[in-house]
Amino acid sequence: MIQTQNLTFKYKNQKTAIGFPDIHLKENEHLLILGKSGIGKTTLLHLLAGLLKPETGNVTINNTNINTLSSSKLDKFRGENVGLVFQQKHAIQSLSVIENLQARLFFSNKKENQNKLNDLLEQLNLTACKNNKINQISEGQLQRLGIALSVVHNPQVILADEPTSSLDDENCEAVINLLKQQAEKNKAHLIVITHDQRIKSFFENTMTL
Ligand SMILES: Nc1ncnc2c1ncn2[C@@H]1O[C@H](COP(=O)(O)OP(=O)(O)OP(=O)(O)O)[C@@H](O)[C@H]1O
Repeated sequence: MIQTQNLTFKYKNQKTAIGFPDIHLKENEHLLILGKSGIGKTTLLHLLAGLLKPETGNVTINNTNINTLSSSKLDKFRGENVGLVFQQKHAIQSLSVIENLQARLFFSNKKENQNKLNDLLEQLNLTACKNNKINQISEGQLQRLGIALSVVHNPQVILADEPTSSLDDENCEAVINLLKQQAEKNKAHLIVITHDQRIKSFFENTMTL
């Protein structure tokens, strides 16, 4: 379950706070958040991940009000329960594909299971390049690694920031299907923010900011 109440946020140089509609997702529900540039989509995603602290309101993930946690407990909670797919790809260049996934598990305090790792690599079509360093993989492989990194630790919530904005129609559909498949496999909520209208039809729940 993920729920927000009366969320607002104000950057230091802003006069008025940005307000956000309440979110209430029950088990196995996903959400697409749409909105024009500058409206506050990334800000909302960062509030949901606990990367920003709201001016008012709170975010509850599976009965934990994340805004009551100390910063070290919040870091731990995020590491264990949240998977983030960023626009910029965040992989450690000096490590191989598989080593990046192993490092993600290590930092999430989750045990490594070789069979599960191999399954994930297989599902995301990364087996052939699993021992390649990051500068030896293609853009598409790097994007799929971004998805693998966001789900390898079985998070309860997967948050994706504009995962399809630079993709053609075919890859756009493939990426959304991969995210949904991974969310369903992990029984996780998937929340995608975007201004890409093409992905509207893939979601039952949509919210426009
Ligand atoms: N670090 C910051 N400091 C001050 N203002 C910011 C900061 N980040 C964003 N803003 C402002 O807050 C508002 C919301 O920004 P946000 O990045 O959440 O929008 P967005 O909907 O994700 O935009 P886009 O679709 O262009 O990425 C914008 O007016 C932006 O200029």
